[in-house]
This record gives sequence, structure tokens and C-alpha cells, in this order.
Amino acid sequence: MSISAGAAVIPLERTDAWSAVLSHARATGSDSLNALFAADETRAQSLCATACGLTLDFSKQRIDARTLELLLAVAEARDLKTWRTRLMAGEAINHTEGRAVMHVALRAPRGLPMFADGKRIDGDVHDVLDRMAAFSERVRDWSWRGARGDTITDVVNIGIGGSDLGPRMVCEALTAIAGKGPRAHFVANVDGAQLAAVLESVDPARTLFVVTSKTFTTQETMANANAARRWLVDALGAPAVAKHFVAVSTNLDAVTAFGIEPTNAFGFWDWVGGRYSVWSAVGLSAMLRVGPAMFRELLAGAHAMDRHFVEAPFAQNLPVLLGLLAVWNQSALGCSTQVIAPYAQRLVFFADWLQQLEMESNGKYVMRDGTPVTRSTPALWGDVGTNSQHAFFQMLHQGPEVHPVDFILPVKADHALPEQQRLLIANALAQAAALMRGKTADEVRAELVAKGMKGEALEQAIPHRVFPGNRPSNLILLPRLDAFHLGALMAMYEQRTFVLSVLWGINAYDQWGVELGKQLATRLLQPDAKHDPGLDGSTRSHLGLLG
Ligand SMILES: O=P(O)(O)OC[C@H]1O[C@](O)(CO)[C@@H](O)[C@@H]1O
Repeated sequence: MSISAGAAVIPLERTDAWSAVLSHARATGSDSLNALFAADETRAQSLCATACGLTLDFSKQRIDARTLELLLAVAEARDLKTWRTRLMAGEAINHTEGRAVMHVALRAPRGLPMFADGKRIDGDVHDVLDRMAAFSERVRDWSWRGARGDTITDVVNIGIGGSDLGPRMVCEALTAIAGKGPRAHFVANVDGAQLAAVLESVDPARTLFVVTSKTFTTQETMANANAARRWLVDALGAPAVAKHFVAVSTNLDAVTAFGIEPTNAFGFWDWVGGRYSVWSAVGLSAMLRVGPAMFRELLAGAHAMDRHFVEAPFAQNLPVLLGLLAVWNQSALGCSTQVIAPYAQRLVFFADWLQQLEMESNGKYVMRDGTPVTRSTPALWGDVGTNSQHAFFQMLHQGPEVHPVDFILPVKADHALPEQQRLLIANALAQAAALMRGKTADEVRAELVAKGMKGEALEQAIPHRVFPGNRPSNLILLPRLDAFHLGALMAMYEQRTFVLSVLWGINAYDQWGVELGKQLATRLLQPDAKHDPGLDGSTRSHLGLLG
């Protein structure tokens, strides 16, 4: 059953529910966060929700109880419940491609009936998972041998976008607690520097390449996979490909054409979007590194969050709250970007993963019915704390625009350096508090006078040291960065992206915007490109660079 593309979408900003939010915002707009906390010390408890072990403290958002009520009414008015039902039922909500969106089925427990476009899919999902697990065990227990009989010490994932960012992020996040396993390497960039560096560091006889590509046609991935195969064949001969290459794809014909045996191919389906695919066979490289048991824990955490998303009332529903707050910050407060600051070195690739998830999903100029969005969807960016405090936090504190921050903090560390964990936690809390409280000119003056400054020097110094404050943030706490809580965290953001798409009236599941550049790159590589009348003079003048 497909969703009608023609159904007119009313922009969020033109709905009565949103007008009510804005009227309230105008009436309370001058209330600072400091004043809101002074008036109600309990807001830290009342503006807080928990699920699957995660806590979302949103008391440092510029809202009061009434704002929240009105935002929840917006979710109702945008028919979020109906859309959620359509998503979970496997209807073809990706109407521009006529596809269901069923990454939730990839993490559902065995036996739970799941459907895509009316067809039951959970059996196929678990068949592939079981094959991945069996294969991973063989590599990890050293019964899988390379062409010369060697054990596999290194796994190289070749893929880009969703075929890279998810497994790379999960590997980085969980390797520290995963115990022994092959080393995992990730090659995404068509810049040969990345593949060359990896090939220099591994032994062909002990290396397994996992070519990961939903389409198996992506230019960068196929160029890297072909180069890796040439390198392997040069070292070990053509028959070695069968023992050193496996593939992950929905396009099994192309996999066979590449020369990878069907028994070494792990499939998935067109109802899995690339940026939502880490839960599928796309997670194979991560599973090889962390083991099937830990990978299944990741899936269990994500499934727990899916259940929470479906079952919890909106007022306590983490993805719903995050989506509403993001829309509030963007459309009511005019914030054009959203910052992600995980206070966990092991989440160093989290913002990268999330960027593709959010911006490839909701970075659209039209709504579902093809009419323009009324506001741009916010850019999302970030990096780990505390490093980012010494990079872009200056702008967050004193820049002219407000950029709301999600602070993500796993509380208990898995290393034996407790004092550093205390420092990390103190820094995360301090940054959120500083963004909110700011520092007034009077406070600065008092500090400088106490240091003996006076006169013109004092007056000139003051504005540079003032912090405007009143800058909103969420604090997201995980008890620990283990597979279950990582899965829950990722699924929470995936569902937040879905909520945003519903509030804005966008189809989050196509990505036509990546096509034009790809087409042009292919045209530029044609021998007669310099005669291509469709190319501008500037681009044509640089064609000589291609040699
Ligand atoms: O897995 P594939 O088909 O190689 O695609 C890689 C990536 O390219 C895109 O299609 C465009 O960037 C992403 O959606 C996808 O994750």
C-alpha cells in the first residue's frame, strides 16, 4: 500500500497548533533560563524523561510547562501517531521510491512478525543475521582460513556513506569492551591515500575485504574494491579472491559479476535505507570485530528504543521530545544548526554518522507533496568533548547566533582511570551550565576590579568577557557505553529524524540530492567531456587536471 504523493501538506508554520506555540513564545520570550530555574527549581525533574536506561534532561531548553503542552499538541496535529503506525506497519512511506522503510525489522527479536509492503520479512532478516553470525564465528575462532591457510587478522570494510559510517562508528565505540577479534579498517574515500595506507599496514594472506554497498554500483566503493582485488591477486593469485573477499549488498547479481561467490555474499533489501543500514548485513564488519553476541546486544538496545517510541506517551517519549525541541529551537528561536557533543572518545564518529542520518534524510527543499518547505532544516555538526571545547565552543558561548547542543554522556567508564572520568563529567556539566547561565557585564566588572583593573582599560575589557548565556542544551545520559545503550542511543536519534520529517512534512527516506554531482562526475570522466555543451566554462577550464 503506497502513500499518496499528492496529498497536500500544510507547512508546520501555517498550522493553528504552531501559531499557538508562537503566541506563547512571544508572551514568554523574554524569560531567561536562569529566571525559569530561579522560579522553579523542580524543572530539572519535571523536564526530564528516561527510557531503555537513557535519561534525557531537557530542563535547559528555553521552554516552560505550557510550551511543552503546546508542542505536544503540535505532534498530535501533525498526525504523528498515524505516521508512526504507517512506519511500523511497513507501508511504503518513502513514496518517491515506492518503498517501505523497515530498518526497525532488522532489530526486532526472532519470531516477531514484521512486514514490508504487506510481505512478511522477519524470517529473511534472521536468516541473514544467522549467516553473518556463523561466518563471523568462523573468522573469529580462526576456522576460516585465507588462501594460504592463514588465520584472518585484519578486516577491511570498503564502503561509503551508510555503508561505512554506521559500522565504523559502532566498531570505534565498542572495540574497547569487545575483547579479542580481528583488527577492523574502514576505507571510504576514493582518494587513494586512504586505501594505500591500509594496504601498507596489512598482510594480504591474513586480510579479509568486506565490500559493502547497497547498490554495488557506487563509484568510490567499486574503484576501491577493484584496486584492493588487484592488490590481492598480485600477491596471492586470482583464486584467492574467494577466501579474501565477501560482499554485503542488495544487488547480488552485481556481486557475482564482481567475482565474489554467492556463498560469500550477505544480502539485504530495498526497504533498508543506506543511512539506516548498520543493523543489517552492513554491520558485518562491526560484527566481525565485536562478535555476534555484542552485535545482538546492539540490536536489542535499538529494539527496546523502538518499543519505547511506539508505546510511551508523547510527553515521556524520548524521540518525540527530541524532535519537538529541535523544531522549537529551529522554528521558534531561529537556530539554524544543531550541535552534537558526545563526551566519550569512543563516540568520536557519532556526529559523522548522525550527520548523514539527519541531513541526508531531512535536508530537503520540498515537502512530501513537492511544495517548498517554509524554513531550512537545521545543519547538524559536532565532535567529542572535551576536544571540541578547544575548537568550536568559543563560538557556541560568544558567537552571535545560538546553536543548541546535545551533550551525550556515558556515566560509567570502561577504563581504569576514574579521575579522568570525573574530569570528563565535570566538563560536560560545566559547559552546559555555562552556556545557560552566561556572565553579565556586572559580574565581569566585579571580577576585573578585584584583580585591580580600572578606568578605560576596565571598560574596554568588559564586553569581550561577557557571555550572553541563555543558550539551550539537552543532556543525554547513558549508564555506560555498552552495546545495548549504544543501540538505544542510535535508534533514539533515528526515530527523532522520523519525528522531524513528520513535523516538517518531509519524506526522510529518499536522497535525490546526491544524484546530480554523481552524474556530473561521470560526465567529466568521458573522453569528449571538453565538448560537453552542458558544462560551464569554469568546470571545462579545469578538465586538463584529469590528465
Ligand atoms: O551503499 P551504497 O549503495 O554504495 O551507497 C552508499 C551511500 O551513497 C548514498 O546513496 C548517497 O550518499 C547513501 O545514501 C548511501 O549510504
